[in-house]
Amino acid sequence: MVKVLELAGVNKSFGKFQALKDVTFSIEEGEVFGFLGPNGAGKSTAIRTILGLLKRDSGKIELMGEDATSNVLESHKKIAYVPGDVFLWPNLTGGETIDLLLRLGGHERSKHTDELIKKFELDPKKKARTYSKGNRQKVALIAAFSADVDLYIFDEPTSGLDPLQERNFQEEVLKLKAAGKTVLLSSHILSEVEKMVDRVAIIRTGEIVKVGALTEMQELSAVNVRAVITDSEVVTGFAALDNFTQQNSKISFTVTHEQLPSVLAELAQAQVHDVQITPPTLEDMFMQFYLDNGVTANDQK
Ligand SMILES: Nc1ncnc2c1ncn2[C@@H]1O[C@H](COP(=O)(O)OP(=O)(O)OP(=O)(O)O)[C@@H](O)[C@H]1O
Repeated sequence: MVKVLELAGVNKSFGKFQALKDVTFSIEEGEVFGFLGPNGAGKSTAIRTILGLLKRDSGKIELMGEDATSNVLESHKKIAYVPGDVFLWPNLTGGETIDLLLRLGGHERSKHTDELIKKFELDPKKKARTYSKGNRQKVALIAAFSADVDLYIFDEPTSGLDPLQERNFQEEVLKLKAAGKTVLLSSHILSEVEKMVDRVAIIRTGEIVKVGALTEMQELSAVNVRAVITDSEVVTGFAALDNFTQQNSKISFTVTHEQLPSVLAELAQAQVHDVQITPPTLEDMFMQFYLDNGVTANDQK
């Protein structure tokens, strides 16, 4: 397997504040890799360090087996990058900007570019200064999806997009995945990326707390169960479960994947009207990792 990107022991400080602490992970060819963490965790700093826009203090960053930052111009030809906040040249139109972004990376406008402009419903004739945040984001996304590169990096890519465009974005990422391309997707919202990613790294306060397959991580964490029952006497059987709450006939609690079958059997006896089982959120997963490490959530705040 080809390692497209490898970070090992990367540190970065802003003055006395250490924003990245020994950050280590790698992404293999063909993977869609989620880079997850709450606001301020260090995702953008890590990405900007990978791109050589910020200088790391120490550690290794390799792109396709070579130092990613010794020749930034060459590296940038291998990467398509969409930042969270896209700034464009105000006097160029969207169409001109897409052409320029493509040429800067050594790429050409193609039929696919025009298809993407249609798909994302961008008016390419308008000047960039008139675009909303979402439209500026679309311009950068269209240029990125038009480019044929080794690594696509999207930093909080859907923060300015409406649900329809968010779905278009997901479709295009899944197309890249089907074509064997490699993608790094950062987000602070697990549900935004979970349909696309294979593996994830979770970062908090500049430290990678976990790297692994998303499905494995979700299996380690508790699932949330909400149910509406008729036989409230049976409730006593559930009251001992974690995070149990009750409001009249509505109960909710969390259980592990192993507990789930027996709990569902008990719920069936309590004549369930409605049951909702939701997979763990990013925050649930954080909590689990901290509890596993004997640290309380409050210690982390
Ligand atoms: N140029 C800078 N100078 C000083 N501190 C910075 C600088 N850039 C980032 N930071 C700090 O580094 C930490 C990580 O910020 P970063 O933007 O990487 O987080 P993030 O995970 O991308 O979060 P968000 O989703 O909010 O963008 C934050 O505490 C931020 O205030």
